[in-house]
Amino acid sequence: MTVRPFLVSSPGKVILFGEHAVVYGKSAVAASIGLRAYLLFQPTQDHQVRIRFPDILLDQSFAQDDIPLLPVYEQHPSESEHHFSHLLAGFSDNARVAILAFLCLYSHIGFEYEQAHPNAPPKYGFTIHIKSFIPVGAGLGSSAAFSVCIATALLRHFDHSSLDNSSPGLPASTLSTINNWAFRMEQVTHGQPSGVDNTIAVYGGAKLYRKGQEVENLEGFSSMRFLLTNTRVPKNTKKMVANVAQFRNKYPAVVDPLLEAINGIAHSFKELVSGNPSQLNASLAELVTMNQSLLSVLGVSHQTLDTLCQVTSCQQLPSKLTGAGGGGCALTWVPPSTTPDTIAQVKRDLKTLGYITYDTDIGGPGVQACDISTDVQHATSIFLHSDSLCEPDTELLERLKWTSI
Ligand SMILES: Nc1ncnc2c1ncn2[C@@H]1O[C@H](COP(=O)(O)OP(=O)(O)O)[C@@H](O)[C@H]1O
Ligand SMILES: C[C@@](O)(CCOP(=O)(O)O)CC(=O)O
Ligand SMILES: [Mg+2]
Repeated sequence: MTVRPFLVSSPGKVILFGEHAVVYGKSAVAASIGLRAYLLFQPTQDHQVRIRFPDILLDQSFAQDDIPLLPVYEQHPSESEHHFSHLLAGFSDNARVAILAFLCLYSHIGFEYEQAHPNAPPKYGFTIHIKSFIPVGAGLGSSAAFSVCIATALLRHFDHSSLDNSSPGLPASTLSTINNWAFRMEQVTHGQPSGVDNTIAVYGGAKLYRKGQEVENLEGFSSMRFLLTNTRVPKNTKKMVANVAQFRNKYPAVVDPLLEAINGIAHSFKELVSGNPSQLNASLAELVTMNQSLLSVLGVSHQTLDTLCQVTSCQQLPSKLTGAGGGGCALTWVPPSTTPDTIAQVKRDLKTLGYITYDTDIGGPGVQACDISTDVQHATSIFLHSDSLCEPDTELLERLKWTSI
């Protein structure tokens, strides 16, 4: 069977309430954002696996036979890292983590395929090219969108039945399979992820998320307006999550009540968002400010984030960090009564500080696919742009026919 080229896209996310606490089984309020990652899968006639990740300046090929196919027999992927060490030598940290996450998934999904099809001839190679509009390492879930794109592409590559379909998508039940594999990749990137980022990157929308529980949709949340601001201070989620874990081990009697208080904020929001909008508008600024203070006590804020909160609060717009903190992004709630002049002033103030602001919709679709067999030239041209590290052409992307999976 000829494998056709295809595209996959997955959104970044914003956490309104509950980052870090969600790692410890508390609830978080999160939604997809309009910034997305895009993956182009191109089959090749050789037996090379090529990954092109221009956002992290990586273009690397592996001979298929050099990648061991292994079952998932350990609790945590870090225990299987040694199987791939021969393929990771000489790479910088960012590239190393991205390659390892990719290889782990290739290895396990490839293993399952081989078990299910013992007599199948070896698969041909491919190039996976990823370009993302989500700033990398800024708290907007770039790692989760990256993981969801790769999990979807590898499942499609290895799963014959889904390729039999004329529709570009995978069967609906596949969403949870994609989510589970993406979580595995997030474990490589983050150490101890809660699963909120990959869940939003797969399903999209605006949700209340709690580990191990059914996610709840929060309809009213999608219509709210937020400004996202990147302080441009690089941060590392794995490090920030590990710092909180250390702090909690040292002061459980202090840290656990903080996490519980954050949980209380997420639940207060859930009650408010399904009730009277004027009550929500009266309380939301307080909830945002309280959550920021609690995160600051947890040690995950940063001077640039504190400055940002002060600058926006001068215009009566409350802000908090979003994602792992220690740098990266903050969100600012823009109440419906805010004048365009105020918004423009805040954006100017933030720009003066060297920050980048994004005005983006929230609650859009999760993972999507697009069959490009009829328009390969068109779709690949998007990625040729990104070869030279220019932004992909959004107009071209929008003209493609995307289907939710
Ligand atoms: N577009 C991308 N291309 C390659 N790797 C990516 C991309 N986006 C994310 N990653 C991977 O995710 C890591 C950043 O993840 P993380 O620290 O969790 O930050 P974020 O808040 O953006 O999710 C990168 O070091 C890299 O391994
Ligand atoms: C800090 C945390 O709550 C969110 C991390 O998000 P990001 O990787 O900074 O986009 C960790 C998690 O939920 O896995
Ligand atoms: Mg991440």
